[in-house]
Amino acid sequence: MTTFKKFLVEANMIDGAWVGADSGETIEVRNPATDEVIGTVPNCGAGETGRAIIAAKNAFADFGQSDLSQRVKLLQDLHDALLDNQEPLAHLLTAEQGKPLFEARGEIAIGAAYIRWYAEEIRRAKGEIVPAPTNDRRLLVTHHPVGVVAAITPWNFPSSMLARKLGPALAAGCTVVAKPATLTPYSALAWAKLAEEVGYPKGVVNILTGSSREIGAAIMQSPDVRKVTFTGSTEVGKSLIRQSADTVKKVSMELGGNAPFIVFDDADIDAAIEGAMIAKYRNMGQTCVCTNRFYVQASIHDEFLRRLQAATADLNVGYGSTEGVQQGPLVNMPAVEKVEELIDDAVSKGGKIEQGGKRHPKGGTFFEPTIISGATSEMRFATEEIFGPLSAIFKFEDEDEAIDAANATEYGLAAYAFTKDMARAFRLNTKLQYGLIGINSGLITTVEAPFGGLKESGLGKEGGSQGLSDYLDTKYMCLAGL
Ligand SMILES: NC(=O)C1=CN([C@@H]2O[C@H](COP(=O)(O)OP(=O)(O)OC[C@H]3O[C@@H](n4cnc5c(N)ncnc54)[C@H](OP(=O)(O)O)[C@@H]3O)[C@@H](O)[C@H]2O)C=CC1
Ligand SMILES: O=C(O)CCCC(=O)O
Repeated sequence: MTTFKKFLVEANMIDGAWVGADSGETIEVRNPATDEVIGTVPNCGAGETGRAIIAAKNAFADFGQSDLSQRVKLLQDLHDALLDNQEPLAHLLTAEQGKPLFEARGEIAIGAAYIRWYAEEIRRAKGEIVPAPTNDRRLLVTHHPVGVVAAITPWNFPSSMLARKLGPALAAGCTVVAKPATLTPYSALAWAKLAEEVGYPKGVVNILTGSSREIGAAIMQSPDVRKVTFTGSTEVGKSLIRQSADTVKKVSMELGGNAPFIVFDDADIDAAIEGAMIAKYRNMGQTCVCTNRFYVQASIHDEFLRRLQAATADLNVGYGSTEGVQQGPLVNMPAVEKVEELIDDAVSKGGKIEQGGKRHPKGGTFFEPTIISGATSEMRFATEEIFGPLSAIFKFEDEDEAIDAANATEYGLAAYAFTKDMARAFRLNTKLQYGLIGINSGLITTVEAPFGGLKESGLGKEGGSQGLSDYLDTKYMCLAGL
């Protein structure tokens, strides 16, 4: 059995030192599958956050000016260290978050891939020499690290969401103060340990656990923090955007979603079912790009429903740490209660439970993968993010109706469609108001592409070349008198 003991770090990293909270207070971290206490982490607040910000500011004086080759080498070493420790890191992730091991391994691998991507991409972060209006001058456009970056990350991808923020920040020469979700702090603290091992200078990577209100407020009030990058709920994201105004920080916001998954009658149904299972049930439905609403064209509705029901019934629910398990527990009891509320609401409005529908016999926060047919726009999940293993099936007649229904939400993160008609695919690209569009695929996240939402799903991109630009300030210099 793989042990993750080496990475179970019960202290915070501030200015190159492993420390506890000033108050000595700690917070228990529990395994959502068993409710057992895995360990504790410091309950830090404003004071420790202020010191972390000063450490990051001081470290930026050198790191922000460091050689590109040094930053690339550190990132390459960090990438290698992640992959060398993929097994213990994956087991740690499953223990604190609950997801099946195969998904946890994938998350460590994609986290490492983001680090490698930015080690490559920073070498191409070119400036410009712009044609000047007169011959006596030259106009230069150059890029520079923004400075101290604060990263606030969620519990659903405790490792890869940090990777998407640390990678471009460290590549650019920024220094970081990170605050992981209280439910899943250990994967982030493991990143601090790896950063220390590969030789990041003190103060470059600081990671704090504790009160989100206190840490969040200290970050947002500090004029020294020049950028905040956040992944989490739309509600908290909006509050951070408001708070950022006082010191005019750059913000990147990766917020909630309400993904439509449209199956047209010309679709390859095998591919649509495979895509549906990934897009709906990955991480037990707890990703911001998970399908919230299935729209199925009337003529294939019954066949799609029958096959989705069979595939859903086959899912292996159990402890994520057991090989072969496909669905772990939900992250906590409020998540279970939310799914129950949405099911009750749908049933009270005429929805039919086709599969599952209740807590799983395993107990705790395990929930049966569920399907509800006869979904309508009056049901809460038409407009609310489910964040759980519940498939809501709507029926539609034609393309325009499907597109209008898909866009009828304030969210705009991911949308999926299955069709063999490539002209339709281009129409969907134009008309769907979403930042990420998967045609004939239920899994589209990749380091090479810009991930991010439209409308109230967020601001900025993570991944792709666009994911680096948010960490760079652009300066223009006019050299005159030539
Ligand atoms: N886009 C996505 O991927 C995610 C979406 N969600 C959505 O949000 C719902 C609620 O999940 P939840 O975990 O409560 O999400 P939150 O938005 O509350 O948490 C995300 C991160 O923000 C931190 N945070 C919370 N409040 C503040 C604050 N006032 N200032 C600064 N940081 C703060 C949290 O810290 P702490 O853990 O200490 O509270 C955590 O690190 C989910 O059911 C889902 O719908 C949730 C997670 C990810
Ligand atoms: O849920 C999120 O916030 C990110 C999803 C990343 C992925 O698709 O792997």
